[in-house]
This record gives sequence, structure tokens and C-alpha cells, in this order.
Amino acid sequence: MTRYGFLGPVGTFTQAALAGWPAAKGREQTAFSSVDKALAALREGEIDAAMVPIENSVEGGVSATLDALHTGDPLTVVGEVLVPITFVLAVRPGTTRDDVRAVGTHPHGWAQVRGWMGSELPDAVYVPTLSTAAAAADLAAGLVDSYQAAVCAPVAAQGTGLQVLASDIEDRSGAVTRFVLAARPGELPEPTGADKTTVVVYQYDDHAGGLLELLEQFAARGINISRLESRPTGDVMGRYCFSIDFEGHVRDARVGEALTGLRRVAADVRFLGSYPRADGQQASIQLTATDDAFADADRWLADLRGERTH
Ligand SMILES: O=C(O)C(=O)C[C@]1(C(=O)O)C=C[C@@H](O)C=C1
Repeated sequence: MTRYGFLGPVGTFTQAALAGWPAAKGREQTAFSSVDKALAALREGEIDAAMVPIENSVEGGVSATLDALHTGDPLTVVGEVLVPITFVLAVRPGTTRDDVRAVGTHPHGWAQVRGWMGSELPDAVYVPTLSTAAAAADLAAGLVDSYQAAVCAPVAAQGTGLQVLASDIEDRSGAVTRFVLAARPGELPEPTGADKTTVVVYQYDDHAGGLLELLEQFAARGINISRLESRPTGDVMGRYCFSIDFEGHVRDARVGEALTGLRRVAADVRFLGSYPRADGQQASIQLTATDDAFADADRWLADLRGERTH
């Protein structure tokens, strides 16, 4: 039986993401206080899958997740979920706006309401918390005196009995966070025609055109990249690896060729999985990049080499 973990507590956007994963319904679901703890529990076998935030449409990549996924024992991504994001400003009953001198929330939450805060509560200082729901739960339980209001999901305010002072306080309406379900390496999800693959690529050295060499591997095979981020390797100043999401499944011919190309030009390639896209959007594949086109070219080469038997 699959045991699931998520960045908790109850009321996080991550829990909403897990609720959007049908196979997790009715299964054991454990809340962890950080992405690192959830992924450590997964690596140690205490849980079988962990839902973690990876990318927000306004604030970009969640570095804690990106780094925790590609360092340590290998993990693979087996699926993704998109969650619409909206925030409320929640307080203990009786607290007024004038009482709010500090606001607690997750760094990605703060980044999405900074503009609203600047105009509506310009003197309030920001207190980082482990998640938006943790900010709400600790405030409701009277565990904190460092902030008087939490920025969280409406459901987190309701669930903890906090009062909502303002709703829809996000600076950009329509924001979405993308979550991934990570598991220990095992069977790959089957290709669906609407898939994504995630890799982390380490270069041999820093040289002119180095990034272009990596990108060429995708361009030459007609592969669309949907996210590219450089992350410091942590070894020395200026040394980066690249975290890349692209369209297609490792079993697609064009993806296989791009991965072998990357493996040749890079010092290391960490494969983090091929999985169905949450939006179900089919990859647009040029006629020159279909599985048939690659098979045809392979047959042609085999003929030239006199290797073809049938
Ligand atoms: O704190 C939460 O509720 C989370 O699920 C984390 C998280 C994130 O890491 O981006 C998820 C969605 C929102 O963008 C803000 C915070």
C-alpha cells in the first residue's frame, strides 16, 4: 500500500496538490514540516511517495525542492499536479489591521503578496515560516508572538478558526504552483503522448558555449524545454548545474537521442523521471522528430553499414 507524505501541516497548498492525486485517496498521508524532511523519509523508506512544490508561476522554482531532489540517493518524479493559488490575510479573532506589525508566511507566499503588503500594510515586517499553513496553525494555537497575521490559503484560515481580514491578496491573480510526486526509483510511468521529463545536468567545466552545447541536444531533436534553471552545485563559487524540464518521455526516440547526446557532452546527467503532464497537453512533434523518423534514419544507417538483416 502506497504511503504518501506531503509538506504540511493540514491546509498547505501541497496538501491540496495531494488531494488532486486520485491514487492517494483513502491512503495513509503524513504531513512533514519541510520538503527536506519529506524527501528524507521517502529515501529512508518510511513513505513511498512525497508531494512537494517545485515551481510557481510568479516566483519561479522552489530551490529547497530542486536541491533536495538532485542531491542524495536518487529519487524520481512520477507525476505532477497544478494548484491555483490564492491567499488570505488571517488573524486571531479580535485582532484588527492596526494590530498587525508582522506577518508570518512561507517565503514563496510572501513573494506573491509583497505588492499588496507594501500598499496595505507598509509597516508590517515579514516573518518566514515553514509553510503557509504552519504560519496559520501556530498563530491560531497562540504559539507565536513574533507575528500577528498569517498569509495562507483560505482553507488553512477556516481549518484553524482564524478570522480573514482580507481575501485575494495575491499580486497576480491566476497564479499556479506546480507540485511533483517523488518516489524511489522503480517502474517508469508509461508514455502518454503528453509527457514531461526532468533532468539535472552537470558540465565538465565552465567554457564559452557550454550551455549552448547542452541546449543544442534538445533543439536538434525538436524538443521543447519548459523550465531551465541554474542551481549552484555548492562546491565552489560560480559552479552551476542545470535543472531542466522538457516535453517528451524517455521512451520517445527523440528524447532518448537527446539524453545520450547530453550524456556525451556533460560530466553527469541525473535523470529525475518521465511522467504525464498535469495539463494533458500533447507534445507538438515536428515530422522530422517522430519515432518513425528516428527509426527510418536508424534503418538507413544500418543499410549503409551492411548490418540490416530484415
Ligand atoms: O506553504 C504552503 O502552503 C506550500 O504548500 C508551499 C508553497 C511553495 O513552496 O511555493 C506552495 C504554494 C504557494 O506558492 C506557497 C507556498
